[in-house]
Amino acid sequence: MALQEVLSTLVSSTESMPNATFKNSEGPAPRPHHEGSQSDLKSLLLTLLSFSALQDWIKLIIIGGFFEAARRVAMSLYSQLLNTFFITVSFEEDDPSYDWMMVWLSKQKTWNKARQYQVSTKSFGLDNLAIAIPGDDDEHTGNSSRKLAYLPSTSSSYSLWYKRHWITVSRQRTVGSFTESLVLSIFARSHTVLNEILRDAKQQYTSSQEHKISIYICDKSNSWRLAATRPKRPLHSIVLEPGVKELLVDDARDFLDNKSWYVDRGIPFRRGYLLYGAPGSGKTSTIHSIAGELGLDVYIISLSRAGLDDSSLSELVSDLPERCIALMEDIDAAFHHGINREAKTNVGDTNRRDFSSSRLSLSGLLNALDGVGAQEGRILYATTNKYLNLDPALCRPGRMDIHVEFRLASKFQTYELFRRFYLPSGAAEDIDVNDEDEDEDEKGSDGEGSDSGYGESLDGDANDSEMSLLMSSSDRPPEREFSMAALQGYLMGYKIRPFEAVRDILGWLEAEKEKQKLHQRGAAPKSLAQLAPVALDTKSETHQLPTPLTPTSPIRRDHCIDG
Ligand SMILES: Nc1ncnc2c1ncn2[C@@H]1O[C@H](COP(=O)(O)OP(=O)(O)OP(=O)(O)O)[C@@H](O)[C@H]1O
Repeated sequence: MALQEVLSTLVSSTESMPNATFKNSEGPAPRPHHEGSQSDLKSLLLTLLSFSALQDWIKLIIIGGFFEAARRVAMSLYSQLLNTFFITVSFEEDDPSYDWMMVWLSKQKTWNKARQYQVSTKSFGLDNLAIAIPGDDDEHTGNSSRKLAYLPSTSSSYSLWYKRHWITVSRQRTVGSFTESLVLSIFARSHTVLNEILRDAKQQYTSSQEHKISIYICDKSNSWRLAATRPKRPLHSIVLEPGVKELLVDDARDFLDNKSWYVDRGIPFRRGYLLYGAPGSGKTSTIHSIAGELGLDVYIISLSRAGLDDSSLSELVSDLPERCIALMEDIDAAFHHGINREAKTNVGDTNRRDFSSSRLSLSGLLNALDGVGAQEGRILYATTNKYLNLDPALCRPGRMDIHVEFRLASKFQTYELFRRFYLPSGAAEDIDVNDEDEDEDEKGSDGEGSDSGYGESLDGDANDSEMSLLMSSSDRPPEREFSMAALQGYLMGYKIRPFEAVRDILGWLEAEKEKQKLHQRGAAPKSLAQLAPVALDTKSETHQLPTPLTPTSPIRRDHCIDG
């Protein structure tokens, strides 16, 4: 209306304007076009700035301002109202609580009635049975490789009831971000119901995680992301020299239980283990098994990741949770010439190695391990096949407190691997490798009770004593010549044929040695190398390593916990 008034004023004032300027004594003459438009503009401005138009402007501003203020007041009243009666909570996609809530939501009956939802096969870090649509045929059998779940779709908002509280749910994607957040508004005044929901969600999630460990890796934005969950590997399935596993587990457990001891003495509450030695000797498997035993999640720090530099490594390490296992595999791999200050470089900087993809320096790594930003409470495991290439600063106590060498399979390990491979399922876990006498009794009873697995269908009913007899023969693989991984690979071809496995082992040994010779000469044909797992001969490397483990003194302990 006001605008119309202004326009009409404009038109009328233009019409009523004296046109003396354009008249001369000889009567009206045609005005040049540019003169006309100039005067039109001038008159327009005059009209707009005239007192009557100004009044209209003011009216316009006041009315507009009033409506805007009213809108803002209404919005603020609405949000105050929401805040008074609703608790609004959001869960970011990259946070573990988002996974808990998604699993919790997928189990709510509300989704059966929803008219719009998203169907997902994502398991949110759980085993596939953790989320499933009701009536799914494979829900209880576990036959399906993937399960389906109803989840809130991003385009809608939903409402559901939880313990007589009304809840609205929506998934929102932040503009300019790849991640989304889940927003819950709960009609409640106290936080009790929110706490109950969070407890429920976490409990549901962790109970299905009981027999699993979570593996985290870092994503492109340098934050930790759940990559996978794996079933816990029982410690008894790792065959090391007697006492080594137990010492590692006890030391880590002792560390975790004695935070105050460290604090009282001003010692940084961190523990580092360096597992080094032959490839395929069980370093990684041992770490995963210990993580399961201690109930810790594993955070993999890949030092050779493209783009990783000192500051991003330090950021990653400081973002680790307090109780966890940080795993640096092949710690020498980030530096092409090995982590060693003495190694020569072209650029003359002894602290920086050839880093075509990773821009990490040794000092950056050392700072990340025990600098001011380093996380307290974490257990670090580092593995390497090239122990001698490591810089002494990296291996010193405080950074790597315990060093354990993993060697090629000993006779004891070979025997144990064979024995465990062919024992009936379930029997192996009750075996104490240090107590051979007990094994005899346990084997008998457990073997009978076993209801599945290969143990039942062993050819010729191989039992423990028969296996001992077979393995004590001269056919047994020689000491420290083959890795446990190679032996395991061989046995995989004889899953239910222990006698044949023992019978054929001599031939396999010969073939492997032949392959190794070819390999050493650099003439191993590709197809041959791919035929069977190659037993890697690291003799040349291991003979340089420090004194190997013995059953009596398996670990070189540079720092020990007394508390
Ligand atoms: N001591 C062992 N006891 C039982 N299984 C073993 C042992 N060592 C190796 N294995 C088996 O061999 C395979 C490879 O083992 P693993 O990856 O732990 O070796 P690794 O020492 O970490 O090798 P790499 O140095 O090449 O990374 C696994 O499947 C594991 O089950």
